[in-house]
Amino acid sequence: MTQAHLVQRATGLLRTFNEAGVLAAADVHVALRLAKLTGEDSEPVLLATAMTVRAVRAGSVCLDLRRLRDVTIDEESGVDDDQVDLSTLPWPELDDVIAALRKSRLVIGGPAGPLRPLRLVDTAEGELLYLDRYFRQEQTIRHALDARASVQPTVDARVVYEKLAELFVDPSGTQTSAPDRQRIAAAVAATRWTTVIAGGPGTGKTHTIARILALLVAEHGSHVRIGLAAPTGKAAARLQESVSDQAAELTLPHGVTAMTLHRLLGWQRGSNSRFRHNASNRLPYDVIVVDETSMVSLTMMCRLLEAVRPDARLVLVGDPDQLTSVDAGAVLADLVARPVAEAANATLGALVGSDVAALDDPHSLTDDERDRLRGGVIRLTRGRRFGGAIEELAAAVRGGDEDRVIDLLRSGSPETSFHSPDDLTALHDDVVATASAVADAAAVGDVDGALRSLESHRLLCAHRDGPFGVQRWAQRAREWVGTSRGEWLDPANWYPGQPLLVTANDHETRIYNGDTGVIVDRGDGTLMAAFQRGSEPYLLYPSQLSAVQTVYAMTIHRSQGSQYDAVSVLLPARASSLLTRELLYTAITRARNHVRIVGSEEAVRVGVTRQVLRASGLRRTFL
Ligand SMILES: Nc1ncnc2c1ncn2[C@@H]1O[C@H](COP(=O)(O)OP(=O)(O)OP(=O)(O)O)[C@@H](O)[C@H]1O
Repeated sequence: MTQAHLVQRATGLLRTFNEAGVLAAADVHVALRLAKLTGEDSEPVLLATAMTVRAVRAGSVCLDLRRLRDVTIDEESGVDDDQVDLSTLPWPELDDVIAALRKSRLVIGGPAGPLRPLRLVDTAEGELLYLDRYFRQEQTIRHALDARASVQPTVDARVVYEKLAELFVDPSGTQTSAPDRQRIAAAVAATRWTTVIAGGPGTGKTHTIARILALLVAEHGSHVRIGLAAPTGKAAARLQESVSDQAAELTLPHGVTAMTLHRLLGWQRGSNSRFRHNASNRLPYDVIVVDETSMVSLTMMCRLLEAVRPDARLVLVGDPDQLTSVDAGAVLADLVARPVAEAANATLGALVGSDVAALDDPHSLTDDERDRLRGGVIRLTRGRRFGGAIEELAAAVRGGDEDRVIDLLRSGSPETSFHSPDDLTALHDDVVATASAVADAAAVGDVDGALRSLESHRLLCAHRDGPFGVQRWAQRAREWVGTSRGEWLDPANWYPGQPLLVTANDHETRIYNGDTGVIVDRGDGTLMAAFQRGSEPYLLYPSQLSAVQTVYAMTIHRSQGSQYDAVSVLLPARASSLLTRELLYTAITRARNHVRIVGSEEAVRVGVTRQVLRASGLRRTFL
């Protein structure tokens, strides 16, 4: 533990857990401040308070008290996890913690005033402890969803039935055979105010979104007001492109634009949480579709649900198995797993009953999925992009089957490869070949060629810093490329073929955090930065770029929402707590044709086994 992470004022349990590297200084400070404000001095209560702050910092919405001891050393504490055995810490008994919380001023309020910063909630699976703010946000979401599920829109079943038959056809123009989960998704969106569409990459989520819009336009007319949004600018740009590509074929209204969720809600300068659209100034749309919902935090989902009119359709789309939002919450995964109280919808049965009931097909709904469908949740399962070994590998990772993952990696399939950490030849060759192809195209002004080659291979790292972090590996890859080309590639000066990563949104130049591009020579010595925008490249002068990095490697988090022909995933040697099933799944599903894992078998096994367990109450029934 370094001095910077120690809180000198802390005593008792707070001090012990701070010294052990379980609690960070910030966690202890909040607990001490609340103790001072309320006069609370129970050590178990203050420990639980600090652990709740820690849980939120790690992405949970609340602290699952039954899993109080299920913690690891805080990554930034500087404490070596080999040196501390957390089970030997003086953990208070769970019953004592709960009993102390039940009478704590922090939970029930005190004579000093209305301050009641913690909420203790009983659920069938045990007690949850919340910071009040997150409890209220979660309740807003719960109540809004319940209210929206308690009434159904009026449906013109004949129009919807006919339009479904027209929209869901195979290439020969005949209706697709049952079960067609995409058709079910569209029918759900027509018959409910809230629809959740889950699906892995390439399962046709955007394809389905475009058809849902066409269906609703056919039913309600072209004046239907449509709002398309995604949590990041890059994801919004991709959604926009994909819907625009299908607009003519499906006769969608002109000018449907996708934007970031912040923009949809009316982001206001100087306020991070107050939007122009809110409970007293609702969003003007009849249909709102949110893509990449796995990246939406609890707070943003709360703001969205406050602002959506009760009679507006909301379609939430995303991959619940991917990495979650940076801020607290895993709302999409929670919505997919929520208990369902609703009865079956007769109109839905009339529209797609044969799809729902179909048996003996790999894509038939399971009994559990039929239950979830009553709650408006449908998962798309048919991968249309890659198939084969990559899809099997992704499925094995998602299902936590570590033996199968190792077998698939060692199977010798041309789509997967597995290298020990010191076997870097293939990685080196791919990095150099990609960079050379990009540089050759960029040098002669072949913008399309440079952008296309940029997508042929990407090196992904789990960490930002450290020996397996992106900083070190991006530099190493740049040196490999420089050596092979006989040049010193100086990231401080623009050069043709330089791969770029945008690190902040810039609405004026229309480039967004996470966009990747490349420096090209326009043919006359003028250097331009090129980015892909739909089918057209988008060119800017490098001087217009405010926040970019040279990117020979990127973090898996950054790669979310992008795809490459081949992906190399560099895993940390030692099992780091960052290495999780969601991280591996996200990395693997970035690849179209080939996934290379560079790391030890132990690292892969640990990654497959460890899930990001973000505690929340949305999956539970409160008692
Ligand atoms: N029912 C279908 N019939 C024919 N082609 C389809 C169908 N559904 C999807 N596709 C095609 O499969 C590809 C992947 O679909 P789409 O882009 O909609 O998937 P996605 O789930 O949105 O993927 P991602 O989120 O990974 O971008 C696209 O080329 C799309 O046109």
